[in-house]
Amino acid sequence: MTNTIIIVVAAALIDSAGRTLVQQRPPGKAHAGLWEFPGGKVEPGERPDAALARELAEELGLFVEPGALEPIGFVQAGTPERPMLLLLHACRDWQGEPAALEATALHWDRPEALAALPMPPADYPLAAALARWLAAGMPHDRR
Ligand SMILES: Nc1nc2c([nH]c(=O)n2[C@@H]2O[C@H](COP(=O)(O)OP(=O)(O)OP(=O)(O)O)[C@@H](O)[C@H]2O)c(=O)[nH]1
Repeated sequence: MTNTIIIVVAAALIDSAGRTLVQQRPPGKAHAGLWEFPGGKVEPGERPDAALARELAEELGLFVEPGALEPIGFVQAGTPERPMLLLLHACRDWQGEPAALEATALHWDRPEALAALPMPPADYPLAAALARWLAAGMPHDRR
């Protein structure tokens, strides 16, 4: 029997200075102490964009419209026994001030600088995709 793929949604919140928010995973969890994009697993029957809006509310206390989440890229992760697919979205519009409700700490950094942080393995290609995506210009940046 094959294992069901776990879908994980994650967000690159981008501020007006072009920096992205990462959070540090708390002790006692997989990847404890590593820096990750806010997000989490999609629950059965849940839309991925709604799942990410829910996670951003739970983890950071933010209100985000699912329509404000723009797909950037994806990466396969996990193990053969526990395969995962991580879907990274950009978000520039949110309401509220990010608070570390579940993480140990929050950190804003330039996307190109994220790779210098200790992150889960899947996050390095996601950070690279984010940097490329921003360098290419988001559709509403094009004039
Ligand atoms: N939110 C998030 N999760 C990530 C990232 N990179 C990455 O490998 N993951 C993994 O994707 C899964 C996300 O699920 P979760 O946030 O609900 O994790 P959790 O610790 O509550 O659940 P778990 O302990 O069952 O894994 C975790 O296994 C986490 O390690 C990332 O950038 N953001």
